[in-house]
Amino acid sequence: MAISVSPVNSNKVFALIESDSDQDKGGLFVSNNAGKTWSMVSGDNRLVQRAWYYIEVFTDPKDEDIVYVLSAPALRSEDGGKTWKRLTGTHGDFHDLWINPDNNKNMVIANDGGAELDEDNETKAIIITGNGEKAFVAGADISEFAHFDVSQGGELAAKGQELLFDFVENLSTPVIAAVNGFALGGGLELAMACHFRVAGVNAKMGLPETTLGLIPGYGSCHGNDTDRKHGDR
Ligand SMILES: C[C@H](O)CC(=O)SCCNC(=O)CCNC(=O)[C@H](O)C(C)(C)COP(=O)(O)OP(=O)(O)OC[C@H]1O[C@@H](n2cnc3c(N)ncnc32)[C@H](O)[C@@H]1OP(=O)(O)O
Repeated sequence: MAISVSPVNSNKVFALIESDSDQDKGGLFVSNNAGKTWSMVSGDNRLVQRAWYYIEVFTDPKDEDIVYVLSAPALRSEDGGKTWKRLTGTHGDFHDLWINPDNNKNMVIANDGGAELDEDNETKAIIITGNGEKAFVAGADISEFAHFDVSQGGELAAKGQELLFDFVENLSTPVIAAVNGFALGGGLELAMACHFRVAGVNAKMGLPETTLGLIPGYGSCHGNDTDRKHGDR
């Protein structure tokens, strides 16, 4: 069983209850009078499908009709538990959820692949493209690091990988690279870090830094590139 009291309306209590699997009477129940009387609001089997392992219910800090259930999938209801949408994520088996009490679009959800931070669950996809028709991204400005020594170069590569490329790759919101022109060096690697790539007819991709004796630094020469081929168009 899992219980959650709405922070918006303390008379509203949700209870997620497993039942004897033969009778299939489990599901989500709600009380609007602080537990005096209860009614079933959903018998959707997804809500209690892994009850033998764990089930969690969370009420939204700003809206008493938004409810989350974690029971292998992560599910979200905006109508008090009547209907449910599945949340996407970097891995299955969602185990815990923290919702920012001051901003219900800011949450951290933990699944078997780790934790991820979603700023806005209204954003369904992110498209990265270049301004104009010449370049998607022409790559790093060599002049910015031509004078770096080995350790500075190594630090730039490590920081850049973490702050941008890993961040994009691990976003649970799908990121689409709309390649409209040159995608060179770090620009091509940014497209590769996205979940999907759509190349325009004028798309030109390459790693020209190799002509400067530079090893491409952001993932094009390492990492599981086969994963990135998924969804190319
Ligand atoms: C970390 C990564 O693994 C490593 C990297 O990303 S290394 C960098 C890889 N990228 C490159 O080598 C691309 C270098 N640029 C080019 O080859 C050519 O500029 C291009 C093919 C993109 C376009 O050529 P072209 O149409 O002739 O325009 P061009 O006059 O060269 O450049 C237009 C403007 O963009 C700028 N620009 C081009 N590429 C740039 C880059 N990578 N960084 C900063 N500015 C760049 C030029 O300096 C020029 O600026 P200006 O108008 O102020 O003079």
